[in-house]
Amino acid sequence: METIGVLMTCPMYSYLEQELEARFNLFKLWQQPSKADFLKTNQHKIKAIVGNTKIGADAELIDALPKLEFVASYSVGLDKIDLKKCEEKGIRVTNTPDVLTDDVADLAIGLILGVLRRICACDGHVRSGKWREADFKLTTKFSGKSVGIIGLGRIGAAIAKRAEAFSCSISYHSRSQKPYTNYKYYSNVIDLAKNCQILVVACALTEETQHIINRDVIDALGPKGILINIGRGAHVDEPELVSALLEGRLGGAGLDVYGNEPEAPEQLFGLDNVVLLPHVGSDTIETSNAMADLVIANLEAHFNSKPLLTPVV
Ligand SMILES: O=CC(=O)O
Repeated sequence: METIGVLMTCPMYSYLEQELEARFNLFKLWQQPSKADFLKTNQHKIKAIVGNTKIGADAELIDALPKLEFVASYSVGLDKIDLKKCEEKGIRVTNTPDVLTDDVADLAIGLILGVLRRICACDGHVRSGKWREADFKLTTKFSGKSVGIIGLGRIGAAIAKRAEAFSCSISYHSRSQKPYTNYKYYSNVIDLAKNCQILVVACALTEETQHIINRDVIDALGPKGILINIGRGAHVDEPELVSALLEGRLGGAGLDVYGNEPEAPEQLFGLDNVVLLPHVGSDTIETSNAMADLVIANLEAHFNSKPLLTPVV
């Protein structure tokens, strides 16, 4: 395996980097002074790409590597990989589902509690000494609220299960109704938003789900409604979200993802009904180790002609 060229697109987790380095001929794209020169010189050596949510494998990179057989994403989301091109060229693709479901679902609940109970603002109240002057204002209860989930896949279902433990009623929107659940189904996102108090985006980013949260959905959720996004920034029309929050047309938001990461809208920094996280849904030591192990296991399976563990293409 040491002779097989594997290209990492950007810095990821040091353990993954070490494990790849120990097994393969690892190239680090971000360390190359000229990406174009590097690709020209090494195009015939690279058989696999390891990408993530920042840099995956777009058409340009895939086309630059004539010997490419395999793309392993250190992420569950596949929106940074040109899947169609991979399919056309017979390039296999894997991601890291399941192992990160609990962490992302846990964090979605954390965001809901963070927004409703103003946990970050409460923390600031103690640290700034303001508690000595006054008690913190009253906040909003989570238990028993109605939760709408967009995307009832692995992560959406895990969020629903957790919210049920908070005695919440659950409804959802997805491409089609799921036969295995009694949660109320809405074929239309606006109807879902009208009928829930907390709306959680948990679907994959595709052409159809881009800006699935637009002005109409935000208005349907309303001034007491809360939006939680643990999907992708592009699920939300961000300028619309920002103006709705600034104008008080939306009750609050908990965001782990943004349209232009690592930037987040500065206009929101002063709002205590907004909790902003730096895209850390799956970023625990336990889950990162499991994701890295899965990337390695898929690469080894591919190059040993064994069945892939988590194939996408
Ligand atoms: O955003 C995280 C992932 O797709 O794994």
